[in-house]
Amino acid sequence: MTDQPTTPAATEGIGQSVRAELTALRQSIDNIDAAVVHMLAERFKATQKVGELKAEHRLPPADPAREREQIKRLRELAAGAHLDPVFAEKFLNFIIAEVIRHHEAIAEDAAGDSTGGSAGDVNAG
Ligand SMILES: C=C(O[C@@H]1C=C(C(=O)O)C=C[C@H]1O)C(=O)O
Repeated sequence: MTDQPTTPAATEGIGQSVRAELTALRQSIDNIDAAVVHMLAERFKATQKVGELKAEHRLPPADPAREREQIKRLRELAAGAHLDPVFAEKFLNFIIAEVIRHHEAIAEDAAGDSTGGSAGDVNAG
């Protein structure tokens, strides 16, 4: 490994009490980030099952009416929590777009499986 010049920490040169406060706040941020990851993992487990149900019953991957309801609800929750509703909407749309991508992939897989399959099918079992 070659010796790289080390970048000084952004917090170098601050007083001890400021450093302690920063550390405490960052511990809280770390806990929140962990909770967000766990909550997203649970949400994706549920949406995966929804995708499977939709594929099984030939329902479309996206449900715009449901999305509109959720966006309205999340914007209201955000406003009540002093979180920017525009940000809340962008965040939800970002997640929903990923979910729809998953649902499309599940539907494609299911369609492939139901056409009789071939030697090349990886999911043929
Ligand atoms: C999860 C669903 O599928 C899609 C994804 C949604 C979501 O991530 O919240 C909402 C609506 C659908 O476009 C659903 O229909 O409930």
